Amino acid sequence: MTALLSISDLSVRYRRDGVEVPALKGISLDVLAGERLAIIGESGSGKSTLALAVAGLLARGAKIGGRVDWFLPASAGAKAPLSVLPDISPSRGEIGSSAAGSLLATSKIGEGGDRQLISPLEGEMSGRTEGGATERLLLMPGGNTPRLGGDIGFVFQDPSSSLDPVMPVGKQIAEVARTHLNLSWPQAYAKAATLLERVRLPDPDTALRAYPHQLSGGQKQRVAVAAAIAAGPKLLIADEATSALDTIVQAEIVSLIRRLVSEDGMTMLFISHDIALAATLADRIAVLRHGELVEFGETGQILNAPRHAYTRSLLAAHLGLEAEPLLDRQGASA
Ligand SMILES: Nc1ncnc2c1ncn2[C@@H]1O[C@H](COP(=O)(O)OP(=O)(O)OP(=O)(O)O)[C@@H](O)[C@H]1O
Ligand code: NI
Repeated sequence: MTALLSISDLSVRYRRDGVEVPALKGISLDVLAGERLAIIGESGSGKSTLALAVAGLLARGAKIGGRVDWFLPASAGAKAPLSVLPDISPSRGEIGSSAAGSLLATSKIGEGGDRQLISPLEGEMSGRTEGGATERLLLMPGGNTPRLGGDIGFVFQDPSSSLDPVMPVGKQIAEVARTHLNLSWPQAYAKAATLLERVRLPDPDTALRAYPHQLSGGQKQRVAVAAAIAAGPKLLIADEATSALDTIVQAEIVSLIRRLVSEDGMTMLFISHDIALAATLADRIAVLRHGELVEFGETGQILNAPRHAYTRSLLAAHLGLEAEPLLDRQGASA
């Protein structure tokens, strides 16, 4: 498999109370086109920082070193200089909804003529508020650099914070399709209805007109997934997308994501603190600890022959809780 994106020596430091906090330290890894890659590690290990860096959503003020190179086909990428993403703010205040990000987006034609370089060192992102919803604007200098919402779909932990409470969910999904696929409103609504069917919402036609508060947590997360994939992204990033849900709903959403990723041939970045859950979905697992990549390998190798003591301790902690063999947990049907 070829790489969809390549992360080289990526370092991120946040500034807090005048002190710099290192969140990622020299991470290098390739994300292969079509693979499902899990990023795991305990709270504070830098998982979300890695996901946000890939998506160009890091908080303004974060100091970034290294680079992220994308290898998008020439037909993909931004046609317009701005890409608009409906509010999908992280849920725990890591980046406030009005916070702007800082991202470097430069575009460079490489050897193959289709190499895209996104170097996270300059560039600009801004947020704006409209009727309670925040939109993130990702400024791209042109060329076929990845577009958040278009080339990258992002699902956060808390669906309530990612959906606009005062807009029917059908409109929120349609908006993504309209913006990124240049559809008319009727076409975009038709697409939204199809997506609500694909994420198995009961009675999709009624659900189109529903407001988020009329849906359960699991149903809201299905809507958030529908919005994330509405423009047919190459990469779907799910950052603890099932952590706020109870175990049964969690298994259903994991199965849903697995099915959609496979049906649409998407590449997946699955962020989780739960190695067992990650193992049910991932082809490969990257283990982060204190901002460092301590282990990276095929899921089978990580589970059966972990090389790093920290990975072994994560597995032991899981096995201490439940005696089920990890690889048998393939989850409920979606
Ligand atoms: N916006 C921010 N400003 C300052 N420090 C931050 C910010 N976001 C994250 N950090 C710090 O960076 C480190 C990595 O955080 P990050 O959110 O990436 O970890 P995580 O692995 O996603 O954790 P969790 O499992 O709790 O979501 C932590 O020390 C965290 O406190
Ligand atoms: Ni996180």
